[in-house]
Amino acid sequence: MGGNKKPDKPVQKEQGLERTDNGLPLTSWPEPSIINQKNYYTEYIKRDDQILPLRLIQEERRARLTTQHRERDRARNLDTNIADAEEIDDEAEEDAIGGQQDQEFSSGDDVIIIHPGSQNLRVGFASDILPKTVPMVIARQWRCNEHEERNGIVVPSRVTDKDGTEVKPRHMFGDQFASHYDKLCSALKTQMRQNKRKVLPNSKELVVNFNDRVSPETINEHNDPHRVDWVELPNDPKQAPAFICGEAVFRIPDESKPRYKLFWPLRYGVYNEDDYDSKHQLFEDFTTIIEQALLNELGIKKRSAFKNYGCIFVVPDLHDRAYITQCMDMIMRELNFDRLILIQESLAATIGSGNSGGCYVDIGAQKTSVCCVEDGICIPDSRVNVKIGGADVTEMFIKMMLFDHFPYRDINLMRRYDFLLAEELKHKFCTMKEDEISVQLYTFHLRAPYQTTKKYQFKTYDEVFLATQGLINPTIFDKSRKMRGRRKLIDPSMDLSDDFRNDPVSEAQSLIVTSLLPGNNTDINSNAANSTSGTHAATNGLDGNFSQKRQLPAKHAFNLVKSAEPNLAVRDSPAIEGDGTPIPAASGEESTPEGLAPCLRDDVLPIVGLDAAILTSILGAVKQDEKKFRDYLKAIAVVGGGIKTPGLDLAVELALLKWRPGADIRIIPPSKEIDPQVVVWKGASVQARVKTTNEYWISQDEWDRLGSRVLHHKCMWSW
Ligand SMILES: Nc1ncnc2c1ncn2[C@@H]1O[C@H](COP(=O)(O)OP(=O)(O)OP(=O)(O)O)[C@@H](O)[C@H]1O
Repeated sequence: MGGNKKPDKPVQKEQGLERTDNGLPLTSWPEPSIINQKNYYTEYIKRDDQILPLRLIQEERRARLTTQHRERDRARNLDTNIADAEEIDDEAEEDAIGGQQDQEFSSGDDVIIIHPGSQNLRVGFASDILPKTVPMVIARQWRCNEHEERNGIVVPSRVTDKDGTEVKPRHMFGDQFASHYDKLCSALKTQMRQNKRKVLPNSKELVVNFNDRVSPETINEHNDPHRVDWVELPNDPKQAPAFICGEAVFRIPDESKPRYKLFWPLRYGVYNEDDYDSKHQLFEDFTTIIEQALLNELGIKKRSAFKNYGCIFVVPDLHDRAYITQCMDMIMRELNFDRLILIQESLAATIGSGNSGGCYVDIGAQKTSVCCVEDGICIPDSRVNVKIGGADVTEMFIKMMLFDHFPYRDINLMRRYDFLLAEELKHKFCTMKEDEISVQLYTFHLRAPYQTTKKYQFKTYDEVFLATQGLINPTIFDKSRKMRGRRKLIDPSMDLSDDFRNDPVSEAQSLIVTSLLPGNNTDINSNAANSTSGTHAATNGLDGNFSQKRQLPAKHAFNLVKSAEPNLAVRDSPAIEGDGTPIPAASGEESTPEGLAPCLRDDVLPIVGLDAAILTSILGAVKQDEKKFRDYLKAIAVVGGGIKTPGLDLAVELALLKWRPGADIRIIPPSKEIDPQVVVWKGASVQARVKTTNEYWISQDEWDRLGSRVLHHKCMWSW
């Protein structure tokens, strides 16, 4: 039956697709038309710099082999020790084989990964399973400690009035804070009732009355198994170390003789220019902390041994060029590493979580960065960096507790042991789960130097929840110190040819900054509509299409205003110029310097909630592609210490659903086996062992010859 029927043959060709006689194409893959060789041009493997790294590796290996052969011949000629010559022979052979294998896979023993953060520094060999974490701080002998220098004004702001009378907890942080906090408490009550949760009318009074009455219990030293071994310093101040690094810094008594002051060279993800008087001092501290961590934690014996290692250095996605070049100089010149690779945080996070893409949210101590990654590339216009993080939650939690008559009223986050205590309380008790809000009784131990341990009891109610809500709605966070001293010591990077700022820009970040300008209370869509007029486009400092590009179909609309609370960030936190004069608050769009992308403005503090930051980042990544937008919403990966707050994933999801009701939103935390704080480090360590990484190594030779220009060819992103 049908024996002589011929099989279907392609009978027609149409637009490069072969079709059968029933008109259906054999494949849905479009066939590209053949390239016209006459007009074809590629630079692939034509320029020297593209093959230089490979050539350098080969040259180095050849040189090593030649030396080994020479040594072997010398040993044979001398006829002293045949066994020696044979040994050298074996080594050379192993080297040759190893050399071949090196190109495929590196064990990672000779590569060190460095990931500095505002609060923590992570270092380790690429072959290590986990990094070593040390605080990103150095204690230096100083005339007074950090608490005395700042006069302890951070938290609490006023325990006693000028005339010495005690300030009631309600007035400690001013009337604005009090009324804001009251509003938050009553809004939460309403929300809980709506969600059918049990709300007892007198919970707050219960907490306040209990905390008011509590007095601490004294614990004798021999009854305290967790007593702290405070650092003991020699009686003679001249013999005391000039600096101390690592966990020990928190165990130096605040009132030590000689005094030590803690310096944190990185704050809010950038150099801490506020606490330093010279950039030399700042860079020196940054270098010393890293050097000490490598020597003390990785067991490297001396500084001169760094030259035997390669270094992978993790940098923020949206970075200052000045920061990058300084870091590179430190690695190649000061620490004298053999070679270096830079990797962006979000790319490392992607690799560390075992994915190839998604929207990455890294909630650190002082900054939160968001970036969309696609096929191993961080999309430049999706990079967002907002200055909020876990440290704000800690501070807010303590403020709220003090407001509710926390029994340890003298707590001050500028004091070392109080800072650790506050962190511990936050880690243990703060939550983003609404169903966990109830009156709870907790205890903590206060261990201060030269004092007996005190055991306190205290009660909490909604403070444990409300403090964390600042991550979604950051209006309650204190912004007054965040821009202080910015650009006091380090000038922004300028293009030599046209004298314009050449730091990387991102549409998403620009969108956030623009929405925070005073007088700009427009949402993204109306922004987009306005942007067609020349003025707006010009003041954006980007091409005239900037806003049009980000205009999405109406159903994508979301209003940034709610989270951004325009004006607040600028009004509350005047930037301080080098000489200490506040930079006048920006007065609307006119004040945007001509040609400067909004995201480069140093007088606007980029602060919006996590939901707005994530949506703006995705918006920057997808342009007008609705499908991609939906795809990113399904792949929001969270990393960093801040995500350890219980219930954060669900809270972010709910916040996003308010903008996109009914959307399929998935917040993906890292797998349970890995600490979210080390995902980025882990990703960088995996990258170090991948064969293709070889082409990104910057050698000493290249750094000597080209300096930061080498980044044009040796950077994983467009420099
Ligand atoms: N169990 C926990 N619960 C809540 N927060 C936590 C927990 N563990 C750590 N954190 C918070 O994570 C933050 C530190 O995170 P991380 O180490 O990622 O920051 P970083 O990289 O040093 O800072 P940044 O990213 O701002 O430069 C701190 O604020 C810390 O309080």
